[in-house]
Formats: sequence, structure tokens, C-alpha cells
Amino acid sequence: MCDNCGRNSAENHPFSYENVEKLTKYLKERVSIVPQIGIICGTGLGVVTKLLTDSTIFDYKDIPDFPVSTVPGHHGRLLFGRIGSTPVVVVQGRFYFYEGNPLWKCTLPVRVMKLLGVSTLILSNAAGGINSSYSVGDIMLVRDHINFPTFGGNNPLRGPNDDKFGPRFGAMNDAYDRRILVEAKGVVKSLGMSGVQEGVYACIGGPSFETVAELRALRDLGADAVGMSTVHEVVVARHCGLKCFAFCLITNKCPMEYDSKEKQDHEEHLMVGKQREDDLKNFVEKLVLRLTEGNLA
Ligand SMILES: O=P(O)(O)O[C@H]1O[C@H](CO)[C@@H](O)[C@H]1O
Ligand code: HPA
Repeated sequence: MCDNCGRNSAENHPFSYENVEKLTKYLKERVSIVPQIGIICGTGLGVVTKLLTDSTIFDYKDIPDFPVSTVPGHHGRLLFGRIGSTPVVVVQGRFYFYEGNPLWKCTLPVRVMKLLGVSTLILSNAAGGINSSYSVGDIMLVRDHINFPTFGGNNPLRGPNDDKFGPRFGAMNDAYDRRILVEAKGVVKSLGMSGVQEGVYACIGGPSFETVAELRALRDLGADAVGMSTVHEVVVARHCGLKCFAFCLITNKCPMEYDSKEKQDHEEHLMVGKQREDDLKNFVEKLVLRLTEGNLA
């Protein structure tokens, strides 16, 4: 039984195939682009939207049954357009568990993208650097994740399974596509980008940032960076067969010592995004082109 709505079956559930299809139909009737790549923008990482040509923009509030975002710095828009010749859809404004959303709602845009025709998802986020060798402004390509909410049973796939999207039990050992990761490293090299890392992203529920003891525990468990998003989207994307690539902008160093001067601050995270805008824009543009040219998307 779903403890969000009390239903026993996937039928008629707000995340059911039929209901997502209905929502998607509204968009399909108003836009001619069939997106191949979906992009989810992290906090302060909306710069990607500047790459779009031929764009059609929807405010979340105008899409029937679509959630609305409440987080400062998040626009709440769905943008269709092209990067080069590649048709894309961009989600600008995430939905978070800490806003009070059930996880199926946080991840609804992923299922919408799937039914729009997307086959590859690029996800970005702002994250705190746990690895002591990381600096503010670094970009971390995500090799893998640790989904702490899922350890406690908070998984977006909890509740009735809709087989039309994917199977009840799904493997996650290949969550992040190895071939796309290789291409991304190629892009980093070709652009001569500095401050690029590869590591493990840990998701905590938020909205409070971590204590020093929690950060040390995350480090000892193998996390290089920490944030409050992305992993739920990847779980749902893999469930419905989308290929995933994710990167983090390291917006702060996490305070690993009690006398540390570091302090996590959302406004500061937004500013760091602004400082690395050009690099991030070029990186995403080249990656999309490379994936299209290499038939990897
Ligand atoms: O992960 P994104 O969406 O970039 O947002 C990150 O930024 C916020 C904290 O500043 C948190 O929501 C954290 O997850
Ligand atoms: N912790 C959790 N989420 C974050 C952080 C952090 O240090 N920085 C940006 N998002």
C-alpha cells in the first residue's frame, strides 16, 4: 500500500503510467520538439538554459498536475529547445524531500521526460566537498552514489510498482553510465578544464546541513561530496531505463573539524555557481554534442 495516498495498486496513482502520460500529453500538444536528452539543473546551475535555441518555456504552475518549487534560486520552469542540433528538455527547479514532497513527486519530472522521449539524463547539483583535496569551485563527475534516505526505506519506488515503467527490483550497480563518464572526461580534457574530480556523491535528507560527526561518518563510508538531491532522480531514471550522467559543483568545503571556519550557506552556494558559469555551460554544450555524435545519447 502506498502511504502517501493509501492506494494498493499503481492504477490511478498520481505517478501511474496513465497519469504521467496525461500530463505529458499536455506538453506534447504544445511543443513540437521531441527531446532526446534531459537535463536537470542544480542550485545556481541554470546557466545551461542559455544554450538553448528554438526554445519553448513552461512555468510549472501552468502545467496541470505538475508540482511547484519553493526553494530560493529555483525558477520552476520546463524548457524545450536545442543544443546544437540535439533536441533537449531542461528541468530548472527541483522538488526536494525536505520541502515536504513525497519522493515520487520529487522525481515526477524524470517520468515525464521518459514519456516525452528522453533516453539520456544529465543531472547537476551543488554539493559540499568532503574529500580534503577538493576546493570550492571544483566540478566532481559522479562515479557512484550513496543514497542515505534509501538506507532507511525512503525510496521513490516505494509503493505499488508500475511495470510499464520498469521492474519491481532493479539493479543499481551501473547507475552512472560508464561510457558517458569516459566521454565527459574527454570533454574536460579537450576544454582544458582545471579543478575537475571524480567521486562518490552522498545524499542526505536535509534541509539542515550536516554535523561534524555526520560529515566524518560520510567521509569514512566513502563519500567525496554531499548534497540533498539527485539520487532519487537517478533511481527513478534507471528504473525506466534512462542512461544517467551526473556532476556536482563543489560550492563549499564541509566543516570537518569543530574549530573549522567553514560554514555551509545556501546563498553562498548560489554565488559559486555564478563564478563557474562559463565553464559549466561549455562543458554541458560539448558533452551533449559528443554524446549525439557518438550515438551515445
Ligand atoms: O542538489 P541541488 O539541487 O543543487 O541543491 C543543493 O543546494 C541546496 C543547499 O544549498 C540543497 O538543496 C542541495 O541539495
Ligand atoms: N551539504 C549538503 N548539501 C549541500 C551542501 C553541503 O555542504 N552544499 C551544497 N549543498
